[in-house]
Order: sequence, then structure tokens, then C-alpha cells
Amino acid sequence: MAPSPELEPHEPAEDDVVLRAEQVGKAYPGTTALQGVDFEVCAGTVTVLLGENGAGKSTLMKILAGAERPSSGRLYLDGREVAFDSVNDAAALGIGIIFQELNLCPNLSVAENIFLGHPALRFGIDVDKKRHVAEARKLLSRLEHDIDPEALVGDLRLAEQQIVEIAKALARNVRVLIMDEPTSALSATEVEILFRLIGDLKAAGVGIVYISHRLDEVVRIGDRVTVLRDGQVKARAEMRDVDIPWLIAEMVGRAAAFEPQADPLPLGPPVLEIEEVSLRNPHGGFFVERVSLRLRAGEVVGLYGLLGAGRSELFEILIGAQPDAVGRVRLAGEELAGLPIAARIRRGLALVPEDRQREGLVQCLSVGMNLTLASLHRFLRGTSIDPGQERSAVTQTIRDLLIRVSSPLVEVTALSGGNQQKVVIGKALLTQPKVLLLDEPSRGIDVGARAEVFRTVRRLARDGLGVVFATSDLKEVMAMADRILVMADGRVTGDFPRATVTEEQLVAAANRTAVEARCEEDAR
Ligand SMILES: Nc1ncnc2c1ncn2[C@@H]1O[C@H](COP(=O)(O)OP(=O)(O)OP(=O)(O)O)[C@@H](O)[C@H]1O
Repeated sequence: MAPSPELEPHEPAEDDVVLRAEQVGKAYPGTTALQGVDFEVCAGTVTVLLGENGAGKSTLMKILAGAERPSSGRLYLDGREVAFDSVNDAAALGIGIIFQELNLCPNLSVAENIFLGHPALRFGIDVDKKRHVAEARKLLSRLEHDIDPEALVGDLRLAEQQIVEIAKALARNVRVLIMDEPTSALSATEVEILFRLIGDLKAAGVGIVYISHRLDEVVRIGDRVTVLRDGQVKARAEMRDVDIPWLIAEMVGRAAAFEPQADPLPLGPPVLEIEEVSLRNPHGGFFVERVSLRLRAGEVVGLYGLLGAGRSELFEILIGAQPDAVGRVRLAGEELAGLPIAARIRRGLALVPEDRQREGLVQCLSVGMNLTLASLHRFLRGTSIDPGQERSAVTQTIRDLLIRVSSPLVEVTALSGGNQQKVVIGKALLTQPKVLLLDEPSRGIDVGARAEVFRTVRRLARDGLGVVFATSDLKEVMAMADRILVMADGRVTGDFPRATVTEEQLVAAANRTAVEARCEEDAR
């Protein structure tokens, strides 16, 4: 992996302030998301915005980028008061935003998405298609990616969509670029590429706002930091003057909560047996090639790998969403071949998908209804649902996972991104699974919530749950798994007990190619 350049600390002068929010407030029905917030973005500076899930970060950014109107307060651009009616208004003045929940049109091509809103692209017809495809290719190669500009966005994986969002922001000549969780779906290599790009943008004088729950990233990339708590500014600092424990304490008001896993417990019988599972890529090669795994009750296996390693596809095969897959899968001794998704869930398999917006939530339903959607059969009394039981299960889950919501009746779309992720996890847990598959479970959730989710998983593992969680976060897999399986190019390239493995071994295995893995296998 290429080392990322150390970013020069930037000392902005007073008149470097490009965009400023003064005493900004935002009230939603039943929630005050922001109150009296002062915030500024300076040219050539990365300002990190931190806060727990629901602290108000995305709301503040939406206001700066014209996606929401403030209930109170003022915005100034170059010292002049401005009011934005839409994202297009703000974009015309050089303010770009990469939303946390990606904002692409799945039925348009990559190039069309990148240039959406440009005058040449009207009524869905791109009158300057050739040029846009060429320019999109150039932008994507700046991001060191060879995504086909003519591919449909709906066919791309989440990480690729995130790259397209970044390219889309770059296609406009931005003076301020707001990045809300830009790396949540990216692999370590892609994070390095993004950081190099941020270095270039800074050098060109772009003011950057960077939101992330990955604290090791923010201390590297940030020049300044503002911490929000409960919709108000809790602290401001130069990044070089602070460290991660300080940031956590300011965010959550208590010490760090990322507890490494204690010694593994005695394990029970196998609950999930995967034998020689494969899924061909119709364009050649494999998405998943001859993967085998034996998971025992009480075991927590981390599945580590880079983007495109085949982890999400493996989960899709297990849950029954890839009918063309071959191989054998047994759940608690029972063969799953030919069973549809719903039948697998009923037998005790649960999946928390990577893309919560598309696959994890029903947007128009309440938090409570989303939580029990997959487990309604548990609350059946005769032919109708017992509302008391359903309500108490919902309340308990909201409490256990620290979901920040005023009532279970609130629509799930009104929750902050991290809290939506917790709803998806809660929904899976309420099915009382024997095996829980988690695809990037801590995507978008804050340090406290992350620890809470893993604590809950651990507690359930003590009662016999088997867990496989996919992650591209080395620290997370090292801290949380009993055993670590590494995938690369669709194959398992390493199987290590957590107690003895090193980060270097994991990175080496994640970078091994399928060909190398096959040669090693033949040599054995
Ligand atoms: N459209 C909306 N309607 C009602 N409430 C909302 C809406 N959008 C946000 N909120 C509420 O405003 C508060 C702040 O949410 P916001 O999304 O800004 O948090 P955040 O700090 O970005 O969190 P996360 O880290 O989880 O993304 C939350 O309590 C959220 O439920």
C-alpha cells in the first residue's frame, strides 16, 4: 500500500473563512437537532466534525449545503449573508456535499450521475454523452478506480457507489467540500487514496468538512475539530493539541468504551457448516470460490478482507439471495439448499446487510415496525399479534442498543444514520437467530454504540449464538473476533486464532491473490 503523504498543518488567517454558520438552530417535530451552533470552514483546512449518533452533525452539514433550512441563525459566504433554497443553490456557489446516505440514481449510468444537474443533461438524455463518459473516466482514475462510466449505478457495490459520489463532488468546482462519512464503505487502500486526494484539494485551497466515526482517521486527516453533543458545540480544538481519548471524552462524556474481547468461552456444537461454496462471476472467474467454514455455537468469527474480496457475496449465498451458488450449507445440522430467504430466517439465520438503506429498512415504516418486521411470528397469539409483547420487545431493543429516538412510532427515516444502523441490527437480533451474519456492522455508528453492539453480540454468543462479522477495519477484527478468516479474490486466504495473529499477517493474507492461494493449496 502506498504511504499517504503527511498533510502540512494549515494555519488559517481570519480572512480564510469561506463559510460560516452563526447561532444556527434546527427543530424537527419532537426533536431539537441543533441549538445556537457557530461553525466555520476555512480555505485549505480540514475541519473534523465529531459527535455521537444523533448529535446533529448531518443536520448541520445539510444546512450548510442547502439541503435543509435552519430554523434560526444565519449563514455567511465570504462574509456575506446567504440563504440557500436547495442543494443546487449552494452548489452554484461552490459548496459540495457527499451525503452519508448516498444520493445516486440507481437507474442512471455512472457518468450520468456524476454530471446530473449539468446543463447538457436534460430530461434524462445526455446530449454530451461522449465527453461526459471521458471526463467521468478521468475523474474516476484520479480516484485510482476503473469503474466503467457507462455501468448502471444500481449494479455497483456500496463502496463503488461511494467512489462515484466523491467523483460527482469533484466534477463541480467546489470551494467547500463536505464529506459525511466518506470512508464508511471504503477499504483501507481506498481510504489512503481519498486522503491523498484530500491533501491535493487542501493544497488547492478547498475548505473541507470531514465527518467520521473512525477516530484514527480523523486525527490523521484533520487540522481542526469541533465536537457536537446534543445539538450544541461541546468543544473546539486544533487537532495537533488533542488525542483520541480526549475526543471520546468530549463526544460521549465518559472514557473510551471499545473493550477488547475477553478470553474465548468454551464452544458448543457446529451451528453453521459451509462446504466448498462457490459463485461464478458471469464475466469470468468467481465472486466466491470454494469457501468452507465451520462455525460453532458461541463462536465469533471475523471475516476480514479488502473491497471485492467476496465477503458480501458469501453472506448473500448463505441467506439464500444467490440461487446460482453451488456447495453445501447446513444450519444446526439442517441442509439449507433450495430454501428461500424467509425459510432460512425462520430456521435461525439472520443477516445485517451492508447497505441499510436498500436492504435493511422499510423507509415509510416506524422504528418499532421495522424492528419487528422479521420476527412478527414470535408475537402471534392465534391469528393476531399480541401488541403488548411486541411493544415490550421493541422497548427492550431500543434500550439495549441505545437507539436514540423519542418514540418507537417515529418514522425510521427521521433517525440519524447511525441510529438507523442500530435498528437494522436490532431487527436481526429480534429474530432470535442461531447464527448472525453481520456485514460491516459498525458502519456509521459511534464508538459508544459500537461497543454496545459488540457487547450485545458477545452476550448472545455466551448463550450459544454463532456470529460471523465482515469488516475492513483491522482494529475492530483484532479486538472483537475469536477467530479471523481472511478473504481475497473470493477465496479464504487465511484462518487465524485471534490470540496469536498479527496485523501484518492479516494484511498479507488480504492482499494474497486467488492464484497465489490456489498454488499454495496445490503445494499442500
Ligand atoms: N427529518 C427528520 N425528522 C425528524 N428528526 C430528524 C430528522 N433528521 C434528523 N432528525 C433528528 O435530529 C437529530 C440529529 O440527527 P443527525 O442526523 O444530524 O445526527 P448525526 O450527528 O449526523 O448522527 P449520525 O452519527 O448517526 O449520523 C437526531 O435526533 C435525529 O433523529
